[in-house]
Amino acid sequence: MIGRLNHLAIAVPDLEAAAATYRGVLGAKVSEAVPQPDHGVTVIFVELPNTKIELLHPLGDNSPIAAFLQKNAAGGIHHICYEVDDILAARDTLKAEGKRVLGDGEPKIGAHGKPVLFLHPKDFNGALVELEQA
Ligand SMILES: CC[C@H](C(=O)O)C(=O)SCCNC(=O)CCNC(=O)[C@H](O)C(C)(C)COP(=O)(O)OP(=O)(O)OC[C@H]1O[C@@H](n2cnc3c(N)ncnc32)[C@H](O)[C@@H]1OP(=O)(O)O
Ligand SMILES: [Co+2]
Repeated sequence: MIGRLNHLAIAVPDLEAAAATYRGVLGAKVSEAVPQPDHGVTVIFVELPNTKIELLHPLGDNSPIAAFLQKNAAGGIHHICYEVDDILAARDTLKAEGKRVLGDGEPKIGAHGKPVLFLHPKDFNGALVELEQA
């Protein structure tokens, strides 16, 4: 089912400061900040040779990452995103196996313009998992 690692996401208290660190001392190629109101975050992508780092900051009043940042004031690794060939088939298989799909279970369009879903961290060894349609 799961394929490539699409990205690893880090929730950060200061998006531009985090971007400056990756662009500066770490010498990475870093995107501009892109608001994603449907997801309650603003994102910046750090391009790596073999994957991407997604820097996340809350956007709006009901951000799903607000509580995470309250608990982790300096920031922290937030989720891991795997690619799947068929996100609806993956969802149905996971649900049949008793894994919790977050939200209403319908994929939303993510930062790369592809459908994404999230799986409850408690079902995946404490790691919040995002699936993105390859
Ligand atoms: C533009 C889209 C972009 C993309 O890549 O395309 C994105 O990635 S958008 C990313 C932001 N969106 C989401 O994260 C959506 C899915 N997340 C959620 O629905 C929530 O964050 C949720 C339900 C995972 C947690 O929400 P919240 O923290 O408000 O709930 P609780 O405090 O009740 O937490 C429940 C339980 O889970 C633990 N937890 C929370 N977040 C994480 C995490 N990131 N990794 C691991 N564990 C997490 C939390 O500590 C609670 O555990 P407990 O032992 O009960 O304290
Ligand atoms: Co993501």
